[in-house]
Amino acid sequence: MGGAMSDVDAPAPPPESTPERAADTPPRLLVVGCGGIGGVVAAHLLEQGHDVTALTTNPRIADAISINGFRVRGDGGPGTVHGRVVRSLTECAKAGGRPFDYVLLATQPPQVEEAAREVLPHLAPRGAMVCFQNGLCEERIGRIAGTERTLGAIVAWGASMIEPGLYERTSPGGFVLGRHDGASDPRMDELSRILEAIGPTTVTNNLAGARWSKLAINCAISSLGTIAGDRLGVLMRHRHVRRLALEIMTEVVAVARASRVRLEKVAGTLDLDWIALTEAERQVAGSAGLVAKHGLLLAVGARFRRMRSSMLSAIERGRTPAVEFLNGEVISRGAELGVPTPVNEAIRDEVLVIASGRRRPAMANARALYDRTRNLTASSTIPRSAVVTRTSEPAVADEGVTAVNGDAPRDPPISAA
Ligand SMILES: NC(=O)C1=CN([C@@H]2O[C@H](COP(=O)(O)OP(=O)(O)OC[C@H]3O[C@@H](n4cnc5c(N)ncnc54)[C@H](OP(=O)(O)O)[C@@H]3O)[C@@H](O)[C@H]2O)C=CC1
Ligand SMILES: CC(C)(CO)C(=O)C(=O)O
Repeated sequence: MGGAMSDVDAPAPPPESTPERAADTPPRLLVVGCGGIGGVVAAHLLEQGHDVTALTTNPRIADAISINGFRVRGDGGPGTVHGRVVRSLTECAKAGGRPFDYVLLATQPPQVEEAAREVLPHLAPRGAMVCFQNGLCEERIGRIAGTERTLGAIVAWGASMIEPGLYERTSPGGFVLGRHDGASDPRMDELSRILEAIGPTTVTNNLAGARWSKLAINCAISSLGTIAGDRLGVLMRHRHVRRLALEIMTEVVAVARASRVRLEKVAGTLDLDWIALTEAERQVAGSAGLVAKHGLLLAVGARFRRMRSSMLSAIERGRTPAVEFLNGEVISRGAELGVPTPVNEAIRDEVLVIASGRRRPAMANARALYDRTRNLTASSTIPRSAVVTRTSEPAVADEGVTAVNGDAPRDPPISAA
């Protein structure tokens, strides 16, 4: 994972003499990867009339889009949109034209560094690579393209590819943009206006805080979705899945705190500091705080019920799962900082068993994992500095979502994943 910077990785800073793109010249956009997220993004941007090229290395997806266009179903989708799709940038280079101002990286995390290296020669000197990946990929892409040519875009919505070129947007939501170094950057304002076509987009100077909150969600939801093989709505109806999710997120929050990250609410609404279990909640069943947290997850499951793990989709296509960039990243950083992460370790191992084909995704896997990890959580102690001791109200925006069964004492409001 990660690795030291090599000569190959050394970023080439833009030469000072390179002219800015003229203000009246529209940006050229490259979408790299036409799976769930890349397909929906490309379709929306094309519909808005942007200059978009879509790159996919998957010939079945390329053929389907060339023939039938990007076909998008679900929340506010643009329907069917036709546009340029290429399998390599060599054909673009031969056709001439300006380099790309924004390269929207929409591959899974295990492929993103290779993809970035391949497209780097086609990035305008003052252009930017944009990371859509869950996990902490800006650090990796910054080593390839340079920190000042790398932007993070947290995707706070879901999408799946049902068949090549056919996309389902599985939830509403938008983006949070930021730079790994926290710097402000006028390109984020331009990019924010462009991405508004897909969903509400905000800019943060605390990308790390927002990334770690989203990482906590993915370590729970994407990994449990892979293990159990079902959509979020079904997952969250099971008390033992919710408990696993809470334990996973608690460990991630502990590692984030030990890393001195100030957690941000995801898309301004979901407060991971509140969700993390207190030491008392971890040890004793049935407290008011614990019940409220179950209620919140029920509400999240109800609102985002169609979300499906992109890691599961990648495994189904025979790809390496992103688990080392999610739970694996937390485990290795936790080990460096002395924060135990036994539940994330068990989850990571189970995802790897499923990816190897030795077990099929099934709800029974989650139940077995819950039984196996109960003793682990009772015996593992998170260092005091990383433990949540307060009990506060959930700071979430009110959209009046109703919990799906009687487990919750009230209906905690929620508006984003
Ligand atoms: N799906 C979701 O709901 C969400 C996803 N994300 C993040 O967005 C990113 C994309 O997710 P998603 O669209 O679901 O992933 P998918 O696996 O559906 O799509 C990724 C696509 O990228 C292709 N690809 C791989 N390498 C390259 C390359 N070098 N050049 C061009 N294309 C390449 C893959 O090809 P092949 O088909 O051959 O594997 C695949 O089609 C992920 O990193 C994920 O973390 C974030 C939030 C939500
Ligand atoms: C949409 C969500 C949260 C679903 O698990 C996701 O981000 C992913 O799987 O990549």
